[in-house]
Amino acid sequence: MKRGSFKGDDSSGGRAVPEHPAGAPIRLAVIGLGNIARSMLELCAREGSGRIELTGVLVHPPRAAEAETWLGGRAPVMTAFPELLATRPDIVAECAGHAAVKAFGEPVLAGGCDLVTLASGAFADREFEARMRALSRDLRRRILVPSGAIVGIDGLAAARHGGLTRVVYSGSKPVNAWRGTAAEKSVDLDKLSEPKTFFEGSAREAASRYPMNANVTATVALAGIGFDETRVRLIADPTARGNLHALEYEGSFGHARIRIQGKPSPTNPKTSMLTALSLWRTLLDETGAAIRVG
Ligand SMILES: NC(=O)C1=CN([C@@H]2O[C@H](COP(=O)(O)OP(=O)(O)OC[C@H]3O[C@@H](n4cnc5c(N)ncnc54)[C@H](O)[C@@H]3O)[C@@H](O)[C@H]2O)C=CC1
Ligand SMILES: O=C([O-])CC(=O)C(=O)O
Repeated sequence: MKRGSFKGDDSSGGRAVPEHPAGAPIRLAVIGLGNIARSMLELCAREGSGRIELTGVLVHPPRAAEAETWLGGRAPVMTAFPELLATRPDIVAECAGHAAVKAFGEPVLAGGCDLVTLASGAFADREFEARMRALSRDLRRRILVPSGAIVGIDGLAAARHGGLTRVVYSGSKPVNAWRGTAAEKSVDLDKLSEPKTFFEGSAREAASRYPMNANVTATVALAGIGFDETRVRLIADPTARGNLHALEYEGSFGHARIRIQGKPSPTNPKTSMLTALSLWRTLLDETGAAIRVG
């Protein structure tokens, strides 16, 4: 297993890194126990037997008792990050958002673990991205970003190698998904009677301003032509029934136009259901269960 890169980068420095023993379960630690983590852990309980060994789950101290009840003994609950690292996971799944990846991303890599994160928008911060890339390269620990709520990332990442000329993303969500976000400064959500574009700009601005709703723009940027070249539109739609992600990209390969109508998660209207499924798929791939024939 090659280590030390954002998924897709080639930065193996040639140093020896202990390999994960073939066939041994992956030791997984989780940060946060909200909507994504719980959905992923439910899948893990159904499909992860013999493949994934849960070493611990980090929660805020006031949530520890409820977390223990929910987990029912499947994994120890921790309230301090060093305790989580002490369980010696191979990989840490960050499921808690931008502040958590910024607080724990570097210590995770420094602690000898790979990191998988859906809070990809945190990398819109240039200095943080540079530090994480350098650490990943130097320590040969990987930072994996699942495709999350969007589809078409595989094609975009492939098309990049032939040269991309244009990447445009448009994200439309029901009004409820934008409550408690910076969108409320641009639009009166309660008075909307038709779809309203309240943001147009770069993926860098979108991912920074909307940390709970626009990580997909960062994932698109990382896979494609970067944070500043990726164009973004964000829309609040009072008539929408789900989260519509539209992605268009053009390059030497041709032209792709992709749309996904995602259902919001039952416990968090900001987050599409596909997000946790894609995290689980990424973790399964780590166990060697990639989609393959033979
Ligand atoms: N890449 C993508 O396609 C997507 C990415 N996301 C990202 O995933 C994040 C999580 O989404 P959900 O699970 O739906 O949110 P959520 O709000 O349901 O769960 C987050 C949980 O993390 C916990 N948490 C936060 N900081 C923590 C810390 N320092 N230590 C321990 N626990 C902590 C919170 O208490 C909460 O329970 C979002 O904030 C967003 O950044 C969300 C949707 C799509
Ligand atoms: O789940 C979604 O639809 C997208 C999302 O919240 C994000 O990109 O942060």
